[in-house]
Amino acid sequence: MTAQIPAHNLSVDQTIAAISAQPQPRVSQAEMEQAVRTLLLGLGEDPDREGLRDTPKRVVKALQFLTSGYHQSLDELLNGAVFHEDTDEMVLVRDIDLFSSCEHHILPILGRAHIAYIPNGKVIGLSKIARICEMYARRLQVQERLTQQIANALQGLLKPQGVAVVVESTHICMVMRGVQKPGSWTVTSSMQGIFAEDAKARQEFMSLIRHNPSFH
Ligand SMILES: Nc1nc2c(ncn2[C@@H]2O[C@H](COP(=O)(O)OP(=O)(O)OP(=O)(O)O)[C@@H](O)[C@H]2O)c(=O)[nH]1
Ligand SMILES: [Zn+2]
Repeated sequence: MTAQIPAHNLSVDQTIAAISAQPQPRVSQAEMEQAVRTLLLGLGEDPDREGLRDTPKRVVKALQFLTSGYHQSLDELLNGAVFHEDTDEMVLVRDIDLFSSCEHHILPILGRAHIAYIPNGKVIGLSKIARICEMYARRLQVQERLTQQIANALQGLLKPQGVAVVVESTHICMVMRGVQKPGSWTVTSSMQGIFAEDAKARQEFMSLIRHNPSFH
């Protein structure tokens, strides 16, 4: 959606429309299950043995859940929870659990997100920040795009003074296969508005997400 029009130039309605665009499935459930059956055969397995008999159905169902973010509507998700509020202090929701799927291997990306904005007359229901994060996580992703999409959505919806998003995660495709580096973390960020322009605002955000909460 950001290819032609920068997110900060989109109206709220345009943002919702862009974010809610739903790709239509072009193949049937049966064809998808058949494809999983073929994969099992290719792996040298017997898809008719008891333990695997329902696996194609389960795999398709699991993948559909893990990509259900394509079919979510931001409008429904928001449920009207954008409120006029006269505050210009930073709002930060940190340590949001994040489970996504890498688009190169369809393997999990596991991590957390820290999302902040500085309002400009409007605030959003706090849970909706985590829901926006989930909506984008439940798609085939690269971490950079996921981070950017979360930031763009908040920017488009609230037109705040600034948005900051940091995603820290581990890619199972780098842990269990390929380069096999358990313990590696990938950190991506998207800084918009005041967070991009003002080092002090950015530093405040960074120090708040580094600080260990005392209620753990
Ligand atoms: N930038 C970026 N790269 C990712 C992400 N998830 C996976 N990748 C990388 O995508 C690349 C795909 O590289 P390829 O050489 O085509 O695939 P591959 O042979 O499976 O690569 P290896 O993982 O190095 O074995 C790998 O370097 C992955 O680590 C992501 O979220 N962002
Ligand atoms: Zn991968």
